[in-house]
Amino acid sequence: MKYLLGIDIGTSGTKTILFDTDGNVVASSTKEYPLYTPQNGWAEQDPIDWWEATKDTIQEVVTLSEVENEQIVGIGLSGQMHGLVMLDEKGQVIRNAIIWCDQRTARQCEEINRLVGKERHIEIAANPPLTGFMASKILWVRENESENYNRCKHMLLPKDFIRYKLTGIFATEVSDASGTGLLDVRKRCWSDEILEKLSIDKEFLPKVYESQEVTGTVMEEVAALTHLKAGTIVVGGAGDNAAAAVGTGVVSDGKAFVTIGTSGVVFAHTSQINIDPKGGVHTFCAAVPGAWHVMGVTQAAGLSLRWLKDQMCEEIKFQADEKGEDVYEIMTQMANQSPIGAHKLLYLPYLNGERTPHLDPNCRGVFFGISSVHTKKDFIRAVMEGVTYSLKDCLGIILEMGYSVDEMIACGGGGKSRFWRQMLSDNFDCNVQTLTADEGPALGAAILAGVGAGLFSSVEEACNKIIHKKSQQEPIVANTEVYEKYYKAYQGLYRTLKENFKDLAKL
Ligand SMILES: Nc1ncnc2c1ncn2[C@@H]1O[C@H](COP(=O)(O)OP(=O)(O)O)[C@@H](O)[C@H]1O
Ligand SMILES: O=C(CO)[C@@H](O)[C@H](O)COP(=O)(O)O
Repeated sequence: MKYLLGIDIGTSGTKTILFDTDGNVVASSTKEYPLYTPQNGWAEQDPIDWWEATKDTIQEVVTLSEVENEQIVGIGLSGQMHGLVMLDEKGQVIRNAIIWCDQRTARQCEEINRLVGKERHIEIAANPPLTGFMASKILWVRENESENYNRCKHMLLPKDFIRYKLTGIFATEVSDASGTGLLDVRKRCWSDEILEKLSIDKEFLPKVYESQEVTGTVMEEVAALTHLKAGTIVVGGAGDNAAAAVGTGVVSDGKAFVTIGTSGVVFAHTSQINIDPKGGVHTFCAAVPGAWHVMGVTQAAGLSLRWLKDQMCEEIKFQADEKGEDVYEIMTQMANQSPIGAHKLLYLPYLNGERTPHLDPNCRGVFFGISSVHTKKDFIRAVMEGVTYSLKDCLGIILEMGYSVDEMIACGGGGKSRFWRQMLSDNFDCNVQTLTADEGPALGAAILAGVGAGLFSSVEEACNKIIHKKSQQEPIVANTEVYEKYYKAYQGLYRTLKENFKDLAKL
């Protein structure tokens, strides 16, 4: 029997899962770590926390599974995108990683547009320079932490730092590299033109592979730490959403998924490169050779519910711990006791600015319409509805680009919630499905490892064998009609407050 290991370096934690070659979960382990916000709009994590969590979860999974380590024939990596990890000449971490939801680099994005040219940048990188992407973070460190910048010899994305720790190899792959703002997305290689115009030495960056290609093997010293077998192959893997696409079978035209992780994403596969001229949705290389995807991103999707839980639901967390229940399940049950519209309480989920559709690093979260009638149930529901409206914004742009979406697969932590899936279906006005294997990014990474290990002839062949529908929820017309009214009020609220957000940012 052969097995595949999928490792997802998420924002809330690292999930390591051992799968058999039918995509069944043999063993899994998750370890959470903190997200640091040293200033308003800043977001950092310690790459060593990712590595400690990876080591611990691999060891736990290999031990729990009781399989012989030589039966694990491949490892695939998935991870939060865009983060900047800086290593010195000895491979030591220089500073915390500035991660995808950090908003400090708006000025550096303007500088990139000046140096590269706004239209030229989108033509090459298929996206405008965004505060979430790696390129502007590099410029920020160069301008504000010159000592750190001068010590830097390697710049890696989060999952590629874990690859380096596993294999000693500096490598990345096209889907994640697409989110740096330094890749020529059409040609699927680093853009010499952008690097030259930004005066970034290409030597800092790792070699680019396709997602299913073997990039290295597990080192002896790591094998001893993790119970893996030295020499086990590690493939390119994919950014979390491109990996989730493989893990949900969204690998051909006409297929789409929605995920509610820390961030929220609406994602559609495309066999032809297709760029949103306004940059409201991203166009990245897919984890399928010769293909791409378009995706809209809500910065604080699951993060909004996690923030509400952490800051205002201590008693619910205590209750959940007492009863051994999932705190998010209890919060969902409470939301379900509030009506659509949460008694006219609206929430803008812009805790970390917003990418799709506004590309606005200054906007922030808003509860609007608070009255003495409101309870915590209404606040929980308002958060879930606000996140759903933001994902509806993402879908709207993708539909405007000419994609048709009749059904959507739901994944991510929020996708586990039947209540939230129904809210998505009602607002998207389309069927929302779940799959028998619901570990999106980790399964996708494992499938890519299976292709790299020669177990499958292609990603498509693997998905046809492994990915199966489990459930489907259809839109409830009466709900759709009511939500539409609140969605219009939600959209109007941002338009009204846009200038106020700018003024607030200047205080
Ligand atoms: N049962 C649930 N019901 C609703 N939301 C949930 C549930 N479980 C997790 N979540 C949401 O999903 C988020 C984590 O999603 P996940 O995909 O695991 O995160 P990431 O990949 O960003 O690390 C949590 O912050 C929480 O908001
Ligand atoms: O920024 C993006 C995609 O552009 C996010 O998808 C991050 O990659 C974080 O993912 P999660 O931790 O929310 O899964």
